[in-house]
Amino acid sequence: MLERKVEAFFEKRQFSIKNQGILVGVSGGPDSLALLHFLWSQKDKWNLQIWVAHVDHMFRGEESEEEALFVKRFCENRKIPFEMTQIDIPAHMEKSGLSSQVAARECRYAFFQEVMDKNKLSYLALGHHGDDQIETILMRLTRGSTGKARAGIPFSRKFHNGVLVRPFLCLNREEIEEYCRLHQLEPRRDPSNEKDVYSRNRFRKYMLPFLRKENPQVHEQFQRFSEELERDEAFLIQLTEERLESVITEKTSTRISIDIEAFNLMPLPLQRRGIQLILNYLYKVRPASLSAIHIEKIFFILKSPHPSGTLDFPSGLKVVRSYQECYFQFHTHKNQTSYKLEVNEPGEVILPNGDILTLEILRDDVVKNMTPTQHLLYMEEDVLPMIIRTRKNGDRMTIKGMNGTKKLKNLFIDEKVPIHKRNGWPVVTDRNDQIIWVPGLKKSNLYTVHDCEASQRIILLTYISNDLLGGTAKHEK
Ligand SMILES: Nc1ncnc2c1ncn2[C@@H]1O[C@H](COP(=O)(O)OP(=O)(O)OP(=O)(O)O)[C@@H](O)[C@H]1O
Repeated sequence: MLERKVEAFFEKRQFSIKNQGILVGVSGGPDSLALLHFLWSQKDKWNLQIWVAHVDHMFRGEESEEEALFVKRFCENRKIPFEMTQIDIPAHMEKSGLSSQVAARECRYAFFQEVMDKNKLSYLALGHHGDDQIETILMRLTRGSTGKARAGIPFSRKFHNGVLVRPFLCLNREEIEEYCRLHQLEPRRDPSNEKDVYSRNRFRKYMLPFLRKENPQVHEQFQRFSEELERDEAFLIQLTEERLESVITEKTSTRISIDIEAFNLMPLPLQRRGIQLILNYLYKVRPASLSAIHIEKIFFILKSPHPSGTLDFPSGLKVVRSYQECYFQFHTHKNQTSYKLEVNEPGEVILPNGDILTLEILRDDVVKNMTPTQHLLYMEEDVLPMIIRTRKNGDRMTIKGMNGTKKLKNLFIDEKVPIHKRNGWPVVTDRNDQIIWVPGLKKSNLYTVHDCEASQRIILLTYISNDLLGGTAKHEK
């Protein structure tokens, strides 16, 4: 029985929402609708005051409105107070440069806070479940996340002036669907949940069936892993903070210096977390293009016999080693230096401005929707090694869908690229210095994939930047 499972899940964590006012975020999908129904059916037993918030993200026009009406009616029929808002996420994306998922989440959470404040509620319940947990952890491991992020979705955490809780993390998708059938709930289905273009959907479709076959209760193992890792991480971070105090020799909001000898004496797990803490402190918001290879490079200069070394990080952060001191500092003249780098093989290349170009070799059926920061190319003889460089006098390129060639200078003008950004703007060429791509702006005709057979090898280039291209988010849902 689902009720007993959830109750046991709460008890084991000595967590209770009894006698509380709770806001439930309801999209109208199976997970949050089942959660609302479940909490509502427990409301007398647990003495709960329930509120519902729904956000219409305006992604799907009339269908979105219909979803909102559905949730509203569901609440009215049960006399549950309901609040909703319509937020133009596509407009917010355009303004903020955020991906659709991140922009939607940001707006949703802001609305939840507003409703909680207005009604003096201290709990927020969301419908994430055990299969979401598995997908999240596997996606993050695959992507190379570090630290606490690998623990996936927390069961509870501080949220605004209250607590966010996810009562359904102890259940899998099937159990929730079964609950919906049993109580004749008729949730709305979001068709984008089926699309292979989202990496979460691919994990759901291809990984989960296999794992469930190996162990039908696999979500419980992932949940245990998540909670253990979260606790281990919190402990290690605390140790790291304590040790870092004796390693840091200077600290302002834009600069941190460390003593290398003292740093190298810390145990390795604390060294790794120490670097993360320093970067988190300086960046405030972690840039999307900061990756594991940046961190590896820091270790390289800290352990190197050479007494000096400099690294360029996203958003103009410089990491400089000078004898026994290493400092991390922001500098103002970023993105201006010219450079030329060769890209020979699959992997990531860090550019002098801290941005990253990744090259992957795939088959055509994997990636369908290209963003302006991604490019798909035929894997032909002349293409590798590619060059990524800054502009040169006289640069010209063909443009996908146009005849003739165009001066790069005119492209910058037409695309309204500010003058101060032009000298540092990336240009990708083939081995013969023919321009293939100007990330974020235009793709050329050269090597561009139009249609290709399923087994053909192709190259996927992804340009990951924080400021040059107005903040590109690497990962979708
Ligand atoms: N538009 C929305 N309005 C209110 N709450 C939402 C909305 N979208 C998501 N949520 C809340 O966040 C949780 C996680 O959202 P996510 O998008 O990951 O899942 P989902 O596929 O929308 O889940 P569901 O099956 O409930 O629709 C949902 O279960 C729900 O509690």
